[in-house]
Amino acid sequence: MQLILASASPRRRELLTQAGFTYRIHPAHIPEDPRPDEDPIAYVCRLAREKAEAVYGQLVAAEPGIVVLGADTTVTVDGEILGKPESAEDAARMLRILSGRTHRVITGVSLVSSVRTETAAEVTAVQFLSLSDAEIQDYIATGEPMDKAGAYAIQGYAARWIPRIDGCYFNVVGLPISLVATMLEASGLNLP
Ligand SMILES: Cc1cn([C@H]2C[C@H](O)[C@@H](COP(=O)(O)OP(=O)(O)OP(=O)(O)O)O2)c(=O)[nH]c1=O
Repeated sequence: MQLILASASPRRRELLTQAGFTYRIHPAHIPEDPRPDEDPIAYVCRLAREKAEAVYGQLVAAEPGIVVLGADTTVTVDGEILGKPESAEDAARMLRILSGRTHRVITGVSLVSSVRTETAAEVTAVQFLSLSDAEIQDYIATGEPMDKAGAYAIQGYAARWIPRIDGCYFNVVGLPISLVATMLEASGLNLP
């Protein structure tokens, strides 16, 4: 059975490789906008499923046996969804919201095959120290926030502001690998 990762994210690729899965990459390109009143868990589950379904639809005629994995990560606080920042100002706005408090990082994952579509979400609580305006500006100048949900990378410089998390670390980086492995094993995919 061939596993396809419907993602352009280098982090997802690294985590799937680290966990011992063999796969091919076929990124999905779908619009990423929350619907009015869509809650964050429903939002990431819908996007993960849409990414996996889009790639499955493109490849299934030639390769009926494929299993496609899609994922989407977002940051949420007070019911607000913080996706990838659109500009440096947007990144600063997000980092000011996260400063000095705990937020949730949610990743939706979806597996699509001829047998079934299965979608689930993992939630991790992340505590942030207070950031000064100067720290926020210096951080944005590194470029690290721009392609990350919530405008930070726990695996990067932002590690210095995160004293504790509650939940799966890999979920914050973009792929809750233990949850994904459980789902993949149920589809018959295991260590090589
Ligand atoms: C919070 C956080 C997010 N991120 C990343 C994970 C995701 O790659 C990104 C959120 O964007 P996503 O839209 O989930 O993923 P993507 O656009 O990078 O890739 P694709 O849609 O092709 O699968 O933010 C980190 O790398 N570190 C962090 O600490």
